[in-house]
Amino acid sequence: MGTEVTPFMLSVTTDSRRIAAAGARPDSRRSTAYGDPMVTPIEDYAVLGDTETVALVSREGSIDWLCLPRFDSPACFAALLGTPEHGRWLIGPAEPATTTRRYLEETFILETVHETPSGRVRVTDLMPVGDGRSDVIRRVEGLDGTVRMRHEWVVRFGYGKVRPWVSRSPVHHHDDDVIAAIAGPDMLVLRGDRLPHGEDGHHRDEFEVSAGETVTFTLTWFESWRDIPPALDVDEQVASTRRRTDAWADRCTYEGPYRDQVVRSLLTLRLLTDTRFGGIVAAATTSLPEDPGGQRNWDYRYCWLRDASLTLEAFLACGYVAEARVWRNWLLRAVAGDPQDLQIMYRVDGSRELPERELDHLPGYAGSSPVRVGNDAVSQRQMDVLGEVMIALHEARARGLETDGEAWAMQLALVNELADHWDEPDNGLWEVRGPQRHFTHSRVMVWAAFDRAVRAVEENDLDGPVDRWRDLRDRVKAEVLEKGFDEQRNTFTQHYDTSEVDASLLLIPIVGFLPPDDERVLGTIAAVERDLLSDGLVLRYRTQSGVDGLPGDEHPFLACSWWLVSAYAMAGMPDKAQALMDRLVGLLNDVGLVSEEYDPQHERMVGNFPQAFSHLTLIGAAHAMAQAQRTGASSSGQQIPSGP
Ligand SMILES: OC[C@H]1O[C@H](O[C@H]2O[C@H](CO)[C@@H](O)[C@H](O)[C@H]2O)[C@H](O)[C@@H](O)[C@@H]1O
Repeated sequence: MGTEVTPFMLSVTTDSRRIAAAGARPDSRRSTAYGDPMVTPIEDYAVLGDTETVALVSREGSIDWLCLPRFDSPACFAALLGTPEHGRWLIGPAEPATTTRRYLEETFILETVHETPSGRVRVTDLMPVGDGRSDVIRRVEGLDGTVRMRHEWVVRFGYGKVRPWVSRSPVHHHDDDVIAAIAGPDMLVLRGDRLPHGEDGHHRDEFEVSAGETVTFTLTWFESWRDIPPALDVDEQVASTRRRTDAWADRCTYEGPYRDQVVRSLLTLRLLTDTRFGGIVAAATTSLPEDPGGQRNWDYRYCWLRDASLTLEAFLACGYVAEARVWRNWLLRAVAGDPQDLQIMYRVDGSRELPERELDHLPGYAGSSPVRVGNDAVSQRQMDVLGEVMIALHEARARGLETDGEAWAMQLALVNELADHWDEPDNGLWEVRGPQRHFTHSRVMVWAAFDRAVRAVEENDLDGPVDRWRDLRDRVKAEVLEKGFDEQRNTFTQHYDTSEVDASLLLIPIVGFLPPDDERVLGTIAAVERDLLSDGLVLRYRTQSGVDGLPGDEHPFLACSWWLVSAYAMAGMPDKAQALMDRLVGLLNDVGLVSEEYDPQHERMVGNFPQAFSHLTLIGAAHAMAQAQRTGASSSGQQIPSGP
């Protein structure tokens, strides 16, 4: 199937009408090129990765996003957030083609087949695991007839800003013919059977590939003060990359519905995990807009304790226990120090500084500025975070991860710190930039932190002030039931001073705060259906209430829709669970990937991509459905073990 895009433009008029209809404050969105056929839709991207960074490659064959050497390094290809002038690497057909693609079995080796009137070629793209270097391999094979290919290599370091010094086979390198691009600490070397020609900061070429012919290119990043690394043995790298990822996927113990989507989601979470450090990033990109033309463009290339803990739960639920050990060690290093200094997120190596700034030289995806790097949410208070960490570590112990003195000492210190501040307001899991509140979800997760701490002592014979923790657990639960529940509307509320509902309340049965068939849980599901559904998908909350302190609107947040699937399955509503799950897996792109949000009106993915939160909640929803099928719907009132 070829790429087809329906042109449309988002404009202030359209959105004002929509918001006005919802009785909301005026919108501040600007017109963008969101629907311009020249703009690659987010769902047209596939990813390559070496578990230290990720590249986004479009259907037409353009690598439009690549940060080297790490997820949070400046991009050398940033066309995703600008134009081809901000750097990209295109290898695609020079004439109109019909394109299909897939990952080779359970790997991130991407095979793209372009068919033109004159022939068919296959492009194989991958990033093998490096060792002090990062590589991209691109191999073009002729399948039928002859296809004319277009090659364009434009390197711009510093997120599209820095033109490198480019030389052909630098003097100190005699081994083979290469093009080298250098700027400060970074150097890129392009090797290939047929290197493109340089002109005015661009390298371009056209070449023909006939059936049976192969043309291979490799790109290598390394620290510019080192010698140029040797060329790769491409066949060996393809084979070892394939062996490695297939072997990892083979460890998956999940048996149940939607297995293919679960495995691809696990692989995606694995790709977002830095295997050297153990940190897990929330997504591979920055500033893909939640609200094209609005303000909601954020940098997700960092390790949130919340998103990482939930990722870990997804791994554990599918049998990946060793990953929990690696992440626990990362956590120990990241939070080392005074428990008061706990942050809600860190860099992938565990360092703490990630100041937010705007990159004025980049126009943004589809012209949707600002482009931000760094994330000011780092300094927020989010009271849910320790609850998520404690649940993940509890699950890890339950699934066989040995207890470790250092790790328990760290948990003890953090829970004791929480015990001194447990009743403070916060910014909530949605990281609102409006006033701090007593968010009901945060309070539930404070309960979860004390609950798992108590259970660690009771079930694992660990030491701790368990009477104090029990007392606080009971107090916060009583408080939530009194102040976080609206008797009249029969629903839990977003925070203690509102009657608004929030999708995070769907987690109440998932974390075991109340049984899934409790009347108050069922009432909350009904309120979410009433107030938060947008074309059948779930919004985080009604932005019109102004709670988040941000202008503009947003689209359904896919994780919330997957939470609703879990809530349906656990509460004994299998038909609703199935219908929503089918709709949601239908939103995955052709290679099984998904972003943070979905715009139902324009049928487009929005927000950062691929997004861990979306993939991990897909896994949780499939598990909830599988468990409901195995045990029959939960009408016994028993607590279902927490899951992602
Ligand atoms: O909506 C405002 C906030 O949006 C981002 O946060 C969201 O993404 C995080 C990473 O996946 C997730 O942990 C959080 O729950 C989401 O709300 C952004 O990172 C924030 O800076 C922003 O305030």
